[in-house]
Amino acid sequence: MNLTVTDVRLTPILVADPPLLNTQGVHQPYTPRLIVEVVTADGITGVGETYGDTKYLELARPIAARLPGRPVSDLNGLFTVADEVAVDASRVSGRVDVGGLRGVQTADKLRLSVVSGFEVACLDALGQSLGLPVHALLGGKVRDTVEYSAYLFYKWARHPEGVPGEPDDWGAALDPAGVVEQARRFTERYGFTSYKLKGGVFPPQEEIAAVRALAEAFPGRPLRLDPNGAWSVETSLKVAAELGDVLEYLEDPALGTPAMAEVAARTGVPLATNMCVTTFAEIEEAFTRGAVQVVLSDHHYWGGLRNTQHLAAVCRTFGVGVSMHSNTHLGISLAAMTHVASTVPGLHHACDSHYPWQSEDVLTERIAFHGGKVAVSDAPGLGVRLDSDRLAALHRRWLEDDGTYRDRDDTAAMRAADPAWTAPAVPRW
Ligand SMILES: O=C([O-])C(=O)C[C@H](O)[C@@H](O)C(=O)[O-]
Ligand SMILES: [Mg+2]
Repeated sequence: MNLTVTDVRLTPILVADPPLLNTQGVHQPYTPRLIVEVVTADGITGVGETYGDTKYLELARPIAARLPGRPVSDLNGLFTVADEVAVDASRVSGRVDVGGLRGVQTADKLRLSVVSGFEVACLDALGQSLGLPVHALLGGKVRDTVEYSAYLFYKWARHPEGVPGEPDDWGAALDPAGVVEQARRFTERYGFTSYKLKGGVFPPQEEIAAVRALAEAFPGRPLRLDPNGAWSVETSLKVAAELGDVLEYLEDPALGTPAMAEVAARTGVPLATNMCVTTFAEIEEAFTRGAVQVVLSDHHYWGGLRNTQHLAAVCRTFGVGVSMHSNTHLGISLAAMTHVASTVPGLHHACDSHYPWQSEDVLTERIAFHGGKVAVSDAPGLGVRLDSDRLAALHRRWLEDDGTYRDRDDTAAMRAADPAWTAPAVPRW
């Protein structure tokens, strides 16, 4: 067996995305992703997926160029390689990163996000070479299925007038009845039994009403509300008081560890985050201040599947829960999330996934949810197969784009409907 990397292919693509609303604006009709293929001397190809915006591509290319000649098993070496590549300072804005709403963008976070795509591809190739599933390379699964939650969004029926995009059959959801209808469809189509509503879009009273309507429609089911830090501490506390009896947790009600710590100190409702604990350096302050009770990991920005396991171990040590955050992603990432989630003991909350919103994929077969769960594959590697025609078609869309969609910008997308729109100041309410 020869595990030496002989070739690395990077394919940026644009995938259709419905008009999902968040506090920054609305999703663009197409969103960039990067598909990574790592080929070994034996002709085995491993696949990975990560963010595809220009700043990630700029880093991925020099890292890819350094991989031929190295063994796919050298996962630790990926971090060393990434550290050798300089990050263009102009790419690190010091502002909240809109492609994931995950706190302030730093050079390290950029590097880790790129490494994650290579790490998953290397694990896939290694697993295929050894005849072992990725979960076995991570120490073995402790469950056979991984539960996901329905990720509900306020949503327009279609993208704004004059903006080309792919139609979807979800319809609009702009009030409590629309949100409940969307949740029903999620349940019918995928069997989800827990629900997360992306908030920070409408004044809190309207979002409280939507969560109340969900609680009435789905009594006893776990519910979450995530305004991505759009509320003040006082507003967060008011929402917590009004919804405390039905919420599994409140996700990033206020922005940043100090504000989250203040909210946490004054409510019994657990707080979750994918914004104030987004990298190892942010753990100490947040945990010692009791700012969060659940960390939503995202293997893309934590630097891969093994770093996700490390994060889970730290959370366990501090008695903090762990689950998973999601951004627009395709089946490769869902497979990767499922493998790592299957290895994490004490995963007590259903993971987030945008996958049901993605009508397009690069796999020969879509990954299925049954009863809100994805079965953990025992096939070698990730257990997925790339559809090269689909990949080529989505890459062609990227090549033909004039640059409008190569970098995710929800605020710019909102301006197509409201020319005066700017990213709202925080706290918004
Ligand atoms: O849980 C979260 O904060 C997210 O999923 C962030 C995402 O960017 C989501 O808000 C989105 O895609 O609009
Ligand atoms: Mg969140």
